[in-house]
Amino acid sequence: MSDRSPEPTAPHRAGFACFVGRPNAGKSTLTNALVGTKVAITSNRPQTTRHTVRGIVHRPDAQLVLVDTPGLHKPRTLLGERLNDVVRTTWAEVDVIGFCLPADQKIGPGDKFIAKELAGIRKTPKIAIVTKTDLVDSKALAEQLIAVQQLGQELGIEWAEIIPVSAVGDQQVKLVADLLVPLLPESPPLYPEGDLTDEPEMVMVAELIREAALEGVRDELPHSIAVVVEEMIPRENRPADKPLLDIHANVYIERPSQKGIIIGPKGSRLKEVGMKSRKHIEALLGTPVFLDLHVKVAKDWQRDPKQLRKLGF
Ligand SMILES: Nc1nc2c(ncn2[C@@H]2O[C@H](COP(=O)(O)OP(=O)(O)OP(=O)(O)O)[C@@H](O)[C@H]2O)c(=O)[nH]1
Repeated sequence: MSDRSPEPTAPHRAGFACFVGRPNAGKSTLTNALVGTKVAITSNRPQTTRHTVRGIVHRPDAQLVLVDTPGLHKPRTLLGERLNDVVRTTWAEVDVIGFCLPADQKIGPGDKFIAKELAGIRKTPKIAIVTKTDLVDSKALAEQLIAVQQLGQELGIEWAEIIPVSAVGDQQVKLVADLLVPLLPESPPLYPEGDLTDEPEMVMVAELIREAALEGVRDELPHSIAVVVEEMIPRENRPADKPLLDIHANVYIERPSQKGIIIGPKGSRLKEVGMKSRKHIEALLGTPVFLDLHVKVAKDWQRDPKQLRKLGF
């Protein structure tokens, strides 16, 4: 009897993972590499990820839902405090945490600040991910792996795994998923196959516009831009094979003096922002888009609870 029974197949697993780490550690890039499409917003400037964007990795044996949180940091504004709350709540809810540490930078106070918080979250398994390995040689990488191990020992964190990865160089990306999956609970899929993210489309569209609006003016306006999509409506009376989606969005800045920077001489910059983000939005939604952008001043929005709520924080 027993030798004829079918091979026991591994149970299907599904659950949530989030990547944490200091700003610029490579969390969004790794999320994108795992999911295989652009869902999280990356930039070479810290703190661009404001919304919790989920990417979903579908595999025959598992479904891995990635929650991409903003970086935890010392709060200086109300926005900073809200972001930290979002991060902590997320950590307590997920099935596994991936702590990202860039290979090319020494472990610093920013990493330790996060690691200490992580040590306080006992139940959730944690894997340490050493990112951007393409930027260092093997000796430096080995030293970093040892440093990460020691950091865990110092703080009493038991890493379920320590794994080096390069999301840009496509090194070991699949292995990250392979190591996360066994830490997920047995469960049927949580999302329909094909879903890449459950973030409302409007929020993703707003993020794409904000990314384009930040391009080239990060030095002048590092964290002063917020974007709200007011509406997305299919244009009426279009032939079925030529649909057009009207998108109206507001780009908020903090002070009237910033208006000129965003709009540019004779509106040239805003036009470019519109053109660039429209291309990304069309790729995301798979439909031609008419994008209508307006620049508005929301005075000191980062410090004002009412404005923050309006802007979706
Ligand atoms: N060379 C190299 N660069 C990388 C890699 N992963 C990320 N980067 C770069 O590092 C920068 C930051 O990456 P992000 O993925 O935006 O970092 P993040 O941790 O999500 O940043 P925040 O949203 O600020 O928290 C970007 O310029 C990326 O292109 C990698 O594997 N190799």
